Amino acid sequence: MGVLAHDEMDVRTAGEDVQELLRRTTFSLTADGATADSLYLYRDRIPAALVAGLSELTRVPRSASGYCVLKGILSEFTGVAGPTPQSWDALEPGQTRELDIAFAIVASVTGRAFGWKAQQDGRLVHNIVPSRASANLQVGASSTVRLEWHTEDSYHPDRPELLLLACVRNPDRVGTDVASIRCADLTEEDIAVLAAQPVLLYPDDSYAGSWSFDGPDAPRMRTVWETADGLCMRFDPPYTTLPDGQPELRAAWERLGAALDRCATTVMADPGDVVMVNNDVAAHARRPFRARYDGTDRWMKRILVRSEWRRLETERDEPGYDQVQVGPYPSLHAGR
Ligand SMILES: O=C(O)CCC(=O)C(=O)O
Ligand SMILES: [Fe+2]
Repeated sequence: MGVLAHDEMDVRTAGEDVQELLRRTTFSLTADGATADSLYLYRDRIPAALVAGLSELTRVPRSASGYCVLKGILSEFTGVAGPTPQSWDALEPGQTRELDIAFAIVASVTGRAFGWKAQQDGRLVHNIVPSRASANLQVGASSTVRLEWHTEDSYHPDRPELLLLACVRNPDRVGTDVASIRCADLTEEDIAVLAAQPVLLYPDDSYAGSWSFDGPDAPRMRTVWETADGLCMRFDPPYTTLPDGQPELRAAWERLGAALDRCATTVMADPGDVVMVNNDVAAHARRPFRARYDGTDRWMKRILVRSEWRRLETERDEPGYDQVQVGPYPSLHAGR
């Protein structure tokens, strides 16, 4: 990995009024029986002033870096999260109910939040914690291996445009690496090859057992494409098959990985921070770390969000390995 310095850090802090409204709304929704997964049924109970305050704060990161940090936005809720579970589903009932609701409110202002039926039981809020069974895999629950560059759910045409990661605890200060296609130093020739010659992306190991190949005639996927506001990317090397007999594609695709290494930033999230990644612009990765499995491990929460479609029309024909979404739920923000 190359130099990690960056000059375009986009850190946003909510005003005390927004924090207080988020706190009050979350506790009142909890008292009325809401959960993150049923939040969409309670949308009338979310004050317009909270939506307005969060809307400004959560505008899509359009900077070349492709990410921003909402500093401490959930810190009221992370202090009481309890021990880190040893797998995504090993929480006590209601253990992080308030935190999940508050995070779902923030996410639902950015766009249409959703889950995948075949991933973490279709839940809206994912738990990203190290688990023994996944320690060596290329999934969020790994620890002993580097989690390689990927844009989230690259295999699917309806993948999230936004990825929100909330830090519950991070005692060993393990960052999330982020690298933008708009900062990558690729040649015009490499970009042209990656835009023209498609590859085959397939679902990652967190979808194990829920899919089979779409068939030999299924559409292949383009790695980069141009939009009105700049270049976009779809990239997941561990879950990609490159076509035979296209050495120039392989070379450009490998140079993309190296270019992302060179322009990477490590985003260090503290408890209560939310990292918002523009999933069409930036890939993310994570270095290996030591898991203890004793309730003190690093713990992130994750919500996937649909936003503005800025993708190739040809993507709409992809079958997406028959993966089914839960939601997307309506956005709390009328324009998103
Ligand atoms: O743990 C992290 O920082 C990121 C893991 C990841 O790739 C994800 O949750 O999508
Ligand atoms: Fe990821």
